[in-house]
Amino acid sequence: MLRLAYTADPRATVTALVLASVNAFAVAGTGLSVRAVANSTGSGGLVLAAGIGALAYGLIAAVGRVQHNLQVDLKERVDIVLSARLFTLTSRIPTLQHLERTEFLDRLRQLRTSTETLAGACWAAAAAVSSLVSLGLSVWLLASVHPALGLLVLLAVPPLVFSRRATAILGRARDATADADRREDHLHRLGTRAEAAKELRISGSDRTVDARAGAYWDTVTAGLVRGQRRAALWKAAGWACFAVGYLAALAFVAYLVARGGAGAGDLLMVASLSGYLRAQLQDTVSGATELAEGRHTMGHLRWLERHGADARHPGTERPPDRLADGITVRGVDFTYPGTDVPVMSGVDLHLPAGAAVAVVGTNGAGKTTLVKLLTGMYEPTAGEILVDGVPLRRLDLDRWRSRVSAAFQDFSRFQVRAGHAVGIGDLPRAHDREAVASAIERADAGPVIDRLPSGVDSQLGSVFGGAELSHGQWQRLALGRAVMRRDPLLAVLDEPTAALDPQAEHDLYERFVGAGRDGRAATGAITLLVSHRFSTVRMADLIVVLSHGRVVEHGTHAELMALGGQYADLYGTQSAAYATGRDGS
Ligand SMILES: Nc1ncnc2c1ncn2[C@@H]1O[C@H](COP(=O)(O)OP(=O)(O)OP(=O)(O)O)[C@@H](O)[C@H]1O
Repeated sequence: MLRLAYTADPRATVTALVLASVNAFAVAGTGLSVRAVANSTGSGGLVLAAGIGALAYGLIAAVGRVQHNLQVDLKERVDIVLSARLFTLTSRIPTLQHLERTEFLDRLRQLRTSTETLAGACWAAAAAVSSLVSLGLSVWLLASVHPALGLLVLLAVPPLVFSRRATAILGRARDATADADRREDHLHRLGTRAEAAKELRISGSDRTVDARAGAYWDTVTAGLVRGQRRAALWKAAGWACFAVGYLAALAFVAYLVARGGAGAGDLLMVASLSGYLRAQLQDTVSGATELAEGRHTMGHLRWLERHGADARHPGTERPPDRLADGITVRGVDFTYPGTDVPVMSGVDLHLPAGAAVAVVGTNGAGKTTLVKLLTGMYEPTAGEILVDGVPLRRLDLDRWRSRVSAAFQDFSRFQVRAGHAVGIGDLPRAHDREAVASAIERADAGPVIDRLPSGVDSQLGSVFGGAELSHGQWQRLALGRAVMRRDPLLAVLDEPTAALDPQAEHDLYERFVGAGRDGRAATGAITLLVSHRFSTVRMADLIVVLSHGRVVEHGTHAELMALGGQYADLYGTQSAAYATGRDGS
């Protein structure tokens, strides 16, 4: 943590540490000066003692202020460094587990909300070390009055031990309420987002959502308050031990003074050190507490680092420049991590180089999961995926992904300038206006751009005061993004046209599948379509029918129709419905 602070601002870190040491010695100076003033016999000694005292008090006041301001500033900087690190760590993990699994999400949320604690922990630790040094000096002075007073240091034990216990209780309370906290946050966002608000209003469920969010909030606060109460009791017990012990020590010194075993200066020094001793102990204890909280959060950060390292893709090989054979899915089983229901079982599939392959199947059949496996978002539980005979595991995943383009049904709405919203589909060429214009044309997104006030330079999205688009218009831009890459080996279209009208979808696929044929023949690229519209699907070279995570049929449209199986049934039902709709009968 200190290293983080040093990275954020080396000069301020060193200064803060030096000031913390100065502070430690100044406190001992005050105690010494009080005793020297009380015991001094000559005016020279008195002036010197008073001078040392004034200097020590002045240092404590001034250094404390500067130290505090420096630490607040450093805390903010470290907070920023930590947030950036968190973002980097999260985004570098090649798989999606940490963004889709509940227990991972809980940890990530805790981390995101606790970076400030972590940033503060290192200063709390520095303050604790400085207080410990100061405490040591104070105890040494006390022991000089009577050796038994040295035992006062033991008074630090109950507050320290009990406050550790209190921190553990609070940590457990936070972990136990993390799930409810995330749910509350989710419901709260639902209620405040325009997309969800429409459905909530119509269904009249907004009040229910609000009530549920409230109930989760109550659960979270009740859990935390319970934890805080118990923690406060432990802390109070620790300080009560300290107070009793210190009063006993003062009484003991008063007894020594009465018996002539100590001077009045000693009593004054013990009394004057008592305030500091309490403050030093408090700093040590709260430093230790913050450090313990920091450790708890650090545990989550370490977990994220470990998870990132474990999830690191081992492959280093370059993907081929062009596909000669294609992609083979061999005996693939897949179960989402953290679940026990297999989503893919024994899938064997060959996607020939240069082919347009359509994947169909009912909802939940495993189509998107197949896409996730092919794009390396997850690794198969068993079996392997081969790219021209080389296992995907052996390929450098970043390089493989740079040869993949994809448009998904749950596309993102990037609230940036329109040209960038398309350009980031191929980051190195994001500012290449010609490339962006060509992608816009290929995705047939020209009409969307034409309606914007400044064309490709228009800001999108209401968050930044830009133009708001319809769902279908956002989808057009997402498609534009997906066609930015010049030479993908795998181009995935996972139902990216659900918001387009059937004719528009048909034209678009025609362009990708039909017109893309020559390009595919040259590079061996595979176009993978996922669609529920069979009129679109039939133009593919190969159609794969998935059902409950298994390939149940595959072949061309003609072959599958001749087979008279699931595909023929579904195709028949859809064509009949379409014909009925057109006839109006
Ligand atoms: N992140 C996830 N964690 C656990 N299970 C998941 C996850 N994503 C999908 N599933 C499960 O995997 C199965 C296949 O889902 P998938 O999204 O691949 O289906 P699909 O064929 O694409 O469906 P649709 O046509 O509705 O898009 C479903 O039963 C789903 O519940």
